[in-house]
Amino acid sequence: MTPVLRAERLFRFFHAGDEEVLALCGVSLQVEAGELVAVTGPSGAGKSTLLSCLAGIDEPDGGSVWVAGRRLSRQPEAVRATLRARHIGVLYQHSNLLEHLTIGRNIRLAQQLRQRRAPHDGVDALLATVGLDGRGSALPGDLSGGESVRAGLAVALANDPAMLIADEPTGELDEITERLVLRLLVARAAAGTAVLVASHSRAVTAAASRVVHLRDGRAA
Ligand SMILES: Nc1ncnc2c1ncn2[C@@H]1O[C@H](COP(=O)(O)OP(=O)(O)OP(=O)(O)O)[C@@H](O)[C@H]1O
Repeated sequence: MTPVLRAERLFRFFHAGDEEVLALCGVSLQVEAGELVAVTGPSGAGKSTLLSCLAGIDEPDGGSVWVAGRRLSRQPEAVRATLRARHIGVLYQHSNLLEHLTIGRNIRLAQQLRQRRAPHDGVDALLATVGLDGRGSALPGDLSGGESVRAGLAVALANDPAMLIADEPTGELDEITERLVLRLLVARAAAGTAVLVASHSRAVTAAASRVVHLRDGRAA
């Protein structure tokens, strides 16, 4: 089966003063439809850097990323943004919501950016899925931390992505909300989406079909 996401020998360097930090050192990874892959590793191991490169938000300095059979890396920003809008849902711990738009408008925007005629879940249905019925007219600033992550998940799912990438989505959640978010990620994978989650949570690694451990920018 062709993987939904394929990354080959990714390298990423940063400069901190005179020092060079090697955040990713030859990481290869693939995620197939229906898999839930957890990325773990100590703080500073390179998890967020890896996910940013896989989502086309950041450009690796070496290696390549392919999503849904298309090359995502070494592409102009506009091409990466289009591929992301069409194929990838991204959920960050600190929100993927535009602060000046209501939750409903955030969801609709993600749907419009996809520019496809495939039927979408309606805004109300997406809000119900994440347990935020009737909150479409709220602004992101009016939501609690847990509600904000769930609204972010509704936005990440709004384009019906083949690939869902979530960076520490349950990091600051209470146990009940963590379980809800995890259940949604598992259900999404069971429905055929390729799901990649960076997380320190044991509940997430226990629910994953595969765990990739990162240490010092290398995958074990
Ligand atoms: N923009 C940047 N400039 C300089 N160094 C960076 C930058 N982004 C990341 N790094 C460094 O790259 C390494 C990997 O960072 P990254 O945030 O990917 O780790 P992480 O595994 O996600 O950590 P955490 O679990 O704490 O979020 C760290 O040494 C970090 O300091």
